[in-house]
Amino acid sequence: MLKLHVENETSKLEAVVLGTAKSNGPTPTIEDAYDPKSLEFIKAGTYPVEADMIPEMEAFNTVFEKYDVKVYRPELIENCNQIFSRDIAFVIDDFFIKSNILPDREKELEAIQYVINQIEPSKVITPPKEVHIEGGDVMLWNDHIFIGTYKGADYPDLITARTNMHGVNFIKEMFPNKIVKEFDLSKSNTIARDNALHLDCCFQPVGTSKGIIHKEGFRKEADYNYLVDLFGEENLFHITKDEMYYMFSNVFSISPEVVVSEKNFKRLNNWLRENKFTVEEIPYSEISKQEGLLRCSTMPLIRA
Ligand SMILES: NC(=[NH2+])NCCC[C@H](N)C(=O)O
Repeated sequence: MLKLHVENETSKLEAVVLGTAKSNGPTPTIEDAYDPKSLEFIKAGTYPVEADMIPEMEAFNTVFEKYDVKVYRPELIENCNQIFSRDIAFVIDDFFIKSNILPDREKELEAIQYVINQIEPSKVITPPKEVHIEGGDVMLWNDHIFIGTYKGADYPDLITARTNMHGVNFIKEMFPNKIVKEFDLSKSNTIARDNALHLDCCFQPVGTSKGIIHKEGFRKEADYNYLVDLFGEENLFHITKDEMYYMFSNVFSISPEVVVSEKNFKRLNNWLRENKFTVEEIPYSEISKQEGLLRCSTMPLIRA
């Protein structure tokens, strides 16, 4: 039996699902794109290819091996993009909660059924239909659960809005002892620099008290201020629109001291090192063209 345990974003990682770029399928058509950054590269004819993405994910896997993390990979579904494991389900405490994900991505869950089979069945939760929620929007911070959502009336028109208020309320009801705080995120179906696809595209904690944040990713200043008050201005590394686009906030913590980051994120990686973090740099710029990065490619199962 797999005994799940995750209460925050940074405690020592012991077991994780890491996606795969194998048999990731042909370049989607413009109509099939479900985020603006992929759309941009499809239009430009430079959408990333499997042969370039596989080594990036293997570099990530090698870092996990170095730190003795148990890694589960999804079973292969032919011609299916299975890179972003984060979104298909998520762990809160010892519960495994299946996401109600975009219909385009539903079959990705079947590929980790062999992992789900190792979890005590009463701990595996399927939310009701009206709940939309994806793991990229759910972030654990000890007594807090942060959730990215979109509150605009045009929610149904935005394929980039993935978590609704039913999702937020579902988590609130399930975890009455946690402080569940939702954040109304900026969305755009067409302009990647204006789109915070998930909460982890504009914010993520690192270490025990710091965080990376893009102010404009939040539709309401009060939501941004909530995080400034909680973490303290001096503990937040502010990123620009371009840096959000490159996905600076989507690095991944293996422990409170060790962060896996993209090798071109010079300004961020310097800040991390100045703040005494060990930075494990890997190449991930091809995968980033699909509007996801390191956090998105992982689903932590056990953190100490
Ligand atoms: N947690 C994340 N930010 N995941 C990114 C997923 C990217 C993927 N192209 C999608 O639109 O679904």
